[in-house]
Amino acid sequence: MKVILTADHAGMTIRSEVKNLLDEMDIEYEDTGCSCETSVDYPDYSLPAAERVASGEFDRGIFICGTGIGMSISANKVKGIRCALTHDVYSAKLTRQHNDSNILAMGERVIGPGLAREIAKIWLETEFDGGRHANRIGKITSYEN
Ligand SMILES: O=C(CO)[C@H](O)[C@H](O)[C@H](O)COP(=O)(O)O
Repeated sequence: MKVILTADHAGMTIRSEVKNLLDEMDIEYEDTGCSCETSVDYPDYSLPAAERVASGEFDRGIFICGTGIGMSISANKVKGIRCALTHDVYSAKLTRQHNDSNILAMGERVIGPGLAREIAKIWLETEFDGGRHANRIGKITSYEN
């Protein structure tokens, strides 16, 4: 699995926690987050990274900002992206099983790095269930097209 990780200036702590996790899980990743010496605009990070997931260059993305909302709203504008803003472990599991989410967004002004790590871990480990859920995703894809 190849993962693209990105963050704005408000996502530095969770970003580094997720990097540690990806290293421990031996998952290949690229970090395109900001250098964050100044305040930046999240779409400048989310949109190019989401396009690289949609193109197939990366299998999954993990995007961090203050609330996760800006990252998720913008990522979901890219065709083929199913970005799940997730702040609990149950939803992280279900959004893989039911929604086949290809980007996880989290906000570090909302949750701490320990919970973010658990969310990212289960999200990375959980497979899509397919079946009835594939039909539902097909309806989203048809609408997009
Ligand atoms: O888009 C967001 C809110 O929905 C993100 O949390 C941003 O990180 C946040 O807006 C940045 O806020 P700041 O006041 O410019 O640091």
